[in-house]
Amino acid sequence: MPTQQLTLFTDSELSLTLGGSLKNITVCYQTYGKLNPEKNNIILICHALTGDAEPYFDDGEHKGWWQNFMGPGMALDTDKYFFICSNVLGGCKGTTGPMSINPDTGLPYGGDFPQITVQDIVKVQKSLLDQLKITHLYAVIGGSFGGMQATQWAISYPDFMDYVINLCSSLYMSAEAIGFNHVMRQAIVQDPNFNQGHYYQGHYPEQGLATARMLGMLTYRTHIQLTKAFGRAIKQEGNLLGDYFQVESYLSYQGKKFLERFDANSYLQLTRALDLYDPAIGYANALEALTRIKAKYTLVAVTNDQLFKLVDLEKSKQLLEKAGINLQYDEITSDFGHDAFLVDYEFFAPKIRRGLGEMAE
Ligand SMILES: CC(=O)SCCNC(=O)CCNC(=O)[C@H](O)C(C)(C)COP(=O)(O)OP(=O)(O)OC[C@H]1O[C@@H](n2cnc3c(N)ncnc32)[C@H](O)[C@@H]1OP(=O)(O)O
Ligand SMILES: N[C@@H](CCO)C(=O)O
Repeated sequence: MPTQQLTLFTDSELSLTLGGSLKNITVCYQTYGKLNPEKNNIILICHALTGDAEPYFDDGEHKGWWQNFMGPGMALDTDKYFFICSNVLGGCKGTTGPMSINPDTGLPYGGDFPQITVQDIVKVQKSLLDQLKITHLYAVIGGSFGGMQATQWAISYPDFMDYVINLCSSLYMSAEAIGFNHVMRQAIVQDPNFNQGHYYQGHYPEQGLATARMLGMLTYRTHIQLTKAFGRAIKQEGNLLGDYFQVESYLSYQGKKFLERFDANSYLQLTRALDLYDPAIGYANALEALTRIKAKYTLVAVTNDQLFKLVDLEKSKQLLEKAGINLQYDEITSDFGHDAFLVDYEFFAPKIRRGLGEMAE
């Protein structure tokens, strides 16, 4: 089924956390499953950095990014729940972002798109649900960047949901993770085609974006998974200045493939929104913000996550405990590291089921 679109903030403007505003915001979304007569089976899915509004589809060529986790009888059970997922503000998969036309100029925003935050993304999601007359959610679930959105939902609208599930995401990006994002952003902004983000009429900063994705991939996986997949195997007709080892060939392939589905300006926007995420924004401190949470909150850490490190998840756990919220904290170990929330269904399924108030493991 094709995705759906709604234009929001037509009569008013969305005031952004960091200043500035946006109007006529188009949101791309998709729904799955059936709404029950009581309208109490709705789950909002918040996607990660490069995700989109379609976690669940299979057209024979492409699959949704949570295809392994959703479906009849799966942990995200389409026979039981009604799911809604939208592309984030600032993205490039149908929702307003830097590629969109600025109504004031008639040209793409490009580098003029105002910096958005997780708080702004969540406000747009809430506006979408208001427009769809959804007044309560059974749950909000997300991994990585999506986990930050799920957390912010619980803070901003504490009476709006019963359960929140945050997979592989801490309450703050670490200095190291911000450092990775910085190097990735620098690869893009230093690309000779970047042109301060106004490249849509010319050549795209492809090399910069591909390089960013390559580095990103290394943080999403683990030493063990890369060793098992590639070890030190050499590519046939390898090039010492380029792809010599298979792992290099894999990364180059992933970088190039990424160009088909992502925009460099959105990458800059969304990685910065990750760095900037702070649950304390709008409150006296993080504790005051977290104390607002009423939903049962599940946090799942991957012990060998290279991006959201265990030590940071543990710090988040402590802060959530201090706030006195109803918390379920779990750890799993997966060769896939950070990307485990996209791949390792068998590890995550029981945690998700329990996080949704279903039977214990
Ligand atoms: C929640 C979110 O929003 S996530 C955002 C959504 N994004 C995505 O779904 C894209 C991100 N995808 C991913 O991160 C991964 O695809 C995962 C984690 C979902 C699955 O990972 P894996 O099953 O290990 O496959 P991965 O995508 O890493 O690699 C396979 C590809 O690499 C290629 N490849 C493997 N080895 C090599 C090599 N040595 N040289 C070149 N290419 C190689 C394969 O041919 C395959 O190509 P294809 O994608 O065209 O079929
Ligand atoms: N593979 C994920 C990692 C970030 O969570 C993505 O591309 O969005």
